[in-house]
Amino acid sequence: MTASLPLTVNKRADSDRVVALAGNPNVGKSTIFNALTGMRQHTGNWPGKTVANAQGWCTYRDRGYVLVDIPGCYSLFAHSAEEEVARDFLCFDRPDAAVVVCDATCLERNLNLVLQVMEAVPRVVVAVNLMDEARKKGVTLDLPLLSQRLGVPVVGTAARDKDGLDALLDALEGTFSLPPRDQPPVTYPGYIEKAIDRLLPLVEPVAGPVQPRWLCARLLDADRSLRASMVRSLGLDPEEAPQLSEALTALRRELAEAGITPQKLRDDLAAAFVRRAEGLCRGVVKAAENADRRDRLLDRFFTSKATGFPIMLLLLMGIFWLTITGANYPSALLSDLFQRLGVVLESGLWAMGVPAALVDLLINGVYLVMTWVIAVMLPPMAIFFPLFTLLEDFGYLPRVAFNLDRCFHRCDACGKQALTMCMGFGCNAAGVTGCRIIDSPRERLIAILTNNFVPCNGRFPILISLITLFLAGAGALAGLKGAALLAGVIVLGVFMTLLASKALSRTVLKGVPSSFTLELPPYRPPQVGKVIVRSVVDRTLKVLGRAVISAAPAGLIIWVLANVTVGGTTLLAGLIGLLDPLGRAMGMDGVILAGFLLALPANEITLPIILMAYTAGTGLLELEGAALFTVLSSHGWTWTTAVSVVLFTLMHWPCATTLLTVHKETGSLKWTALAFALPTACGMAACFLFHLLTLAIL
Ligand SMILES: Nc1nc2c(ncn2[C@@H]2O[C@H](COP(=O)(O)OP(=O)(O)OP(=O)(O)O)[C@@H](O)[C@H]2O)c(=O)[nH]1
Ligand SMILES: [Mg+2]
Repeated sequence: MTASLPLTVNKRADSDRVVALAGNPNVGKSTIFNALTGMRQHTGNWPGKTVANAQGWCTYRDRGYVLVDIPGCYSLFAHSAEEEVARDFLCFDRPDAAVVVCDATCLERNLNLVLQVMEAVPRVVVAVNLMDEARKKGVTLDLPLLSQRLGVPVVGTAARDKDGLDALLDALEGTFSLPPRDQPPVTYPGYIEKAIDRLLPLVEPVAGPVQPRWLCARLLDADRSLRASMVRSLGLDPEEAPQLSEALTALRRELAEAGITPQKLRDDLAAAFVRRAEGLCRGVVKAAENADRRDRLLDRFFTSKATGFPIMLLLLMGIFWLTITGANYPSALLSDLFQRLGVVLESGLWAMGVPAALVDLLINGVYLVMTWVIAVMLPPMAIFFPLFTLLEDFGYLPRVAFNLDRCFHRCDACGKQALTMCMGFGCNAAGVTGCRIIDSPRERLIAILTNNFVPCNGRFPILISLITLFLAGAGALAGLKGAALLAGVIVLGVFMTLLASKALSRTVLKGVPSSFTLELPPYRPPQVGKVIVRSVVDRTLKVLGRAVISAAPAGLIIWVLANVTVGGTTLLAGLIGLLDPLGRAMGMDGVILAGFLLALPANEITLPIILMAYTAGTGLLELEGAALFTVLSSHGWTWTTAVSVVLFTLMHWPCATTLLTVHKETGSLKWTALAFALPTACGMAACFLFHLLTLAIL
């Protein structure tokens, strides 16, 4: 498993200062980052949203700052890939300063990290964020007292309302006019302090920009990942530097003789921070009693055994119902509009004397497919994404993970997989990257390999179209039936995820599931306006752009395949003929299989390709009204074909982007191949079975 590559910081001017934004997960780092840099890092109400470093720029009082948004972490002792990314950037990549963002509603836990960062970075500013929530919960904080005790500036902020950000920049600027702090933020038990004193003279000459005291303390307990980072940034493996390794060996022997196990050492190192954080908070934090009663009531409703699952299903169906019924009208409107425009365009091209073959290529090969993609995909996405994002912002997704935790655990997988699975609904590539929040390599692999069992937004439009056209029927209840069927498909996807996870942990990825405490973030009223803008701009248009960009060349390829003849048949006909027997055995046909294959670059274009292949040479423009249904049924589609296509859409190989991401995350061709083969095998099996069943019954 590879952590992300070290980030190259791009300064705009030599005098720019590099500032890291550190903090526990879900405290608003990305929100602060976005507000200061004007960028749009994804924020969301769940821990682990950011898994890799991102940088942005801002100017304050004529001074440039490069801000680096690093993944949330609880400590720099680095237990997981994101924590490693965070630690490496803070400790080895020499930022000029760090802003540690804290959650005002649970300051003590956050101070643990503040102290660790203070040990590793010479200039630190503390931003106590979420002050608005603390106020609502009746928590009061004495920030001047905290600042005095810590010896670094402490600023209260409410980043979502852009409150206190100027004061934060002021404080940041201020720290650069003072000499760097040299007082250590914590004192360790005597035996550790003595060991540090002995190591310091050996470490100081080789530490480079790294804080020597921090390095000494970590060396006592260095694991492989830390040593690798030291080799990378300092060119030094402590176990191979002769004097240092001798001193370390001697120290370890002495500690062992004194009965101090590595585990005790580790515990003592960590406990020093916890104790100091406790002391710092005394008198600084005053909490009102019963502050989070509302959240506890909501939690009981959303996560209890009796109501958790039914509510989850109802919400899912509600979202789908709104999406399906809401999208019908604008879809029809758009496709009508595009059709008229196409006629005008085509006659324009004729009038300009463009050759017939080129008109055919432009209109039938490119224009029709692109506008079809837009008309069919835009409306449902413009409804689905904002709704989904609202739930995410409100804090519901972690409750889904909590509900599913037991299911995943029973399959010997990690409960956090429920979260990465939810990310897969947006984009499987993002879901696969998100698996970095899972600490155990075994469980992370399981999550990566099974992520494709939930449909990404590239596949939703196909599912929605086919269910509406072939399976939901007409009439008043069609919308409801469609929503129920779609929810059923999703449930099947989740079920297959669980089944595949179980199969993997019984075979190639054996092991015991690790336990973890899933953090439930507070419920937050979603910011409706921003959610809509974000989900329309970031998600809808991005997906649509990808679809259009990959559909255009696909249209060209299809057109060429359909028009180049070798030995009497077109290339397209040849390919389709080759795939036809397999396609038919799976309840589909050669064209459909060819569509799935050619859509490897982006799932969005499967159905457009199928349409193009069916209509190659005829042109869609002559068709009326429900063109899609007419084309498909005139090529022999019935409801059973639709079911097979739905099954195979849910379960087949991941798109090229996702496969590349799997390869990047696992660094292994073997696992990438399995990520390809696993869903494909399941999909083929499901299609064969369904086809046999229909043969036997119908
Ligand atoms: N009420 C309130 N909400 C905030 C504030 N700052 C951030 N949020 C919300 O808190 C949630 C988490 O914010 P992010 O910026 O994604 O947090 P993060 O620290 O980057 O999280 P990770 O990347 O997961 O570590 C989002 O829903 C934000 O809108 C604030 O000052 N007040
Ligand atoms: Mg973030």
